[in-house]
Amino acid sequence: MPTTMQTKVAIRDFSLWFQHQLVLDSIELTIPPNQVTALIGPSGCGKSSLLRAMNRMNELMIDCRNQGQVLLDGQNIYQPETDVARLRCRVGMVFQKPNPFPKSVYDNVAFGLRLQGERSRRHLDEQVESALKQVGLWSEVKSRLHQNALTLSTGQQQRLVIARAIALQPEVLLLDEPASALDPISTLKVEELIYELKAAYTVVIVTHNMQQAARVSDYTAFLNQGRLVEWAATHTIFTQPASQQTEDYITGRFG
Ligand SMILES: Nc1ncnc2c1ncn2[C@@H]1O[C@H](COP(=O)(O)OP(=O)(O)OP(=O)(O)O)[C@@H](O)[C@H]1O
Repeated sequence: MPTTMQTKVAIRDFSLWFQHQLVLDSIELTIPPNQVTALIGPSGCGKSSLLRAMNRMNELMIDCRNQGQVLLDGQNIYQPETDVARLRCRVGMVFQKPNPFPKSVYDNVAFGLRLQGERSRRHLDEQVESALKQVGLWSEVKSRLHQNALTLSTGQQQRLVIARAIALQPEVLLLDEPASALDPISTLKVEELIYELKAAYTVVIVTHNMQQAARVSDYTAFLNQGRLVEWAATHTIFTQPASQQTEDYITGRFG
């Protein structure tokens, strides 16, 4: 990696345990700003745990302990004075299965803004429209903003929850297998969206799909059994991996 590389999130000697199980082992990873970084590796290798380490979501699980640092713009998010609610606004997250609230399309996108105290209807309208436009959903839903979000298709629901996350203007967007529950057309739309989002956000995506990692990401990190085996520009990982383990994984020999 170039030593001059810019850093949005720096993971430094970070380890994580669930009960007595070491799930992440001394991870060192740099996430550059306004790029898409993909986390790949076999099931159970720790991808989601590493993603959740970036906005302290693991600590919602019982009996979880960590060591080391995750620096966001140089500040360790694990220091005791961190405002965790504010951190999770700065570092938003979207999960595998679309999880809109059983509220209207509009209220889903406005939800976090209202929680933050936004009361002006005009501002809310502008921000809801802007977030829905950014995810390419505005033309599809503008006439049904007050319908229940659960009436949207699964693909539309996933773009809606991405809109809900970006309405809060996060700096980093964590996507945990965001397209795995979607049909091929919706997957393509979400992939195109991810590619566009990096202009405004730093994106980290967990995916099982090698083609997807190759299509959407600029950098790829390969994990195996809680260790970071290697990370590099996506093109390098897929054409000249440094490690035999990476090569075996991306060519389908295991995982
Ligand atoms: N809440 C939890 N409590 C206890 N162990 C957990 C918890 N969540 C994950 N683990 C364990 O941590 C390890 C890493 O899990 P993680 O979900 O991060 O892997 P992953 O690479 O994302 O897997 P997958 O690709 O199957 O989603 C696994 O052994 C898993 O069983």
